[in-house]
Amino acid sequence: MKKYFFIVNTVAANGASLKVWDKVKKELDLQQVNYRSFFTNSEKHAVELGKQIAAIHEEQIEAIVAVGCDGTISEVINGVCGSSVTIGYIPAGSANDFCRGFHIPTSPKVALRNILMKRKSITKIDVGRFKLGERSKPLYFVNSLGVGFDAEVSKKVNQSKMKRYFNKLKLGPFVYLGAILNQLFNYKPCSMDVEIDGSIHHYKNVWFVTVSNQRFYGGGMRISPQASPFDGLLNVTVVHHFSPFKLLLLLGTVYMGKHTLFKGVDSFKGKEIRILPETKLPLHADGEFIGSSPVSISIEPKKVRLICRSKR
Ligand SMILES: Nc1ncnc2c1ncn2[C@@H]1O[C@H](COP(=O)(O)OP(=O)(O)OP(=O)(O)O)[C@@H](O)[C@H]1O
Repeated sequence: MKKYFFIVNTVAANGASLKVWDKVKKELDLQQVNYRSFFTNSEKHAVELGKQIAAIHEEQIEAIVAVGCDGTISEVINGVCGSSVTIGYIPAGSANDFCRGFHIPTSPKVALRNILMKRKSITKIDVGRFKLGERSKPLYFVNSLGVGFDAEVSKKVNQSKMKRYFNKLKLGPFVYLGAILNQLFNYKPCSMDVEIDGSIHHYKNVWFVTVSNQRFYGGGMRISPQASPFDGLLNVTVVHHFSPFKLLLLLGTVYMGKHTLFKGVDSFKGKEIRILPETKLPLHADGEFIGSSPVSISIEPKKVRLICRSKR
């Protein structure tokens, strides 16, 4: 008989994921669902757990379900990418860009119900694949990958001791705002080449480049309003030649997806992308700092089976 395998991040959203898990467990026991649970004990442990479960138990898997925030589902997908297992997600956090982009309910109870439903909707989703150097092994992102200012902001937020306290008070977005304001006046835009399907675009004064698999990032910002994780394409947004004050204005409009109307915001679609800045710049994948440029990115269409709705 097939089972659900739950991977629970023990520290996501300051441990709120464990409270979510308690409720999920009660419901699973009540409904006499056949399941096993696994708990993370370190960074990136969810990648290993996903990989091992998919390898050892592939025949018995109904679905592998990540319980945590965007970083947790991203790690589980990195672990199982390439296998044929079905993935589910129960959100425990505040940012919820994965839920927004993949039409997954933000309520853990409703998300669980959808996962357990007999006629659940399994959709094959695209994922982004990236390599930091010729010899490095490929990794994957589900939401977006960013180079420059936004990666520097992610790095600062993840290092910030304030994040934990603000998250407790459900004021997590203010930590982002603080880091953004700080970087606005400290970050130095630079020149870079952005290669999209063989065409090279030369830029000066670039603040950041974001490669999106779906529309949202940074806790609800519609950075790439046209992006879809079901179209076999990646969307590239280049923000260049802005003053810090104009960038602040842009941040006010990005929640509505209206920033693309500004001169200095260029949008492209493509399958193979290389980002080559003149100096080493920080990178984030799905909001987690992952290293430095240059980076090569490609789309892996319909790579992962996810319990979600492909349309609203
Ligand atoms: N036991 C653990 N100890 C330390 N880090 C862990 C552990 N388990 C998972 N992690 C790390 O936690 C991060 C998962 O972050 P995730 O986005 O799910 O939560 P979050 O950062 O608290 O969410 P948010 O801030 O969006 O609400 C990953 O970087 C992962 O490697």
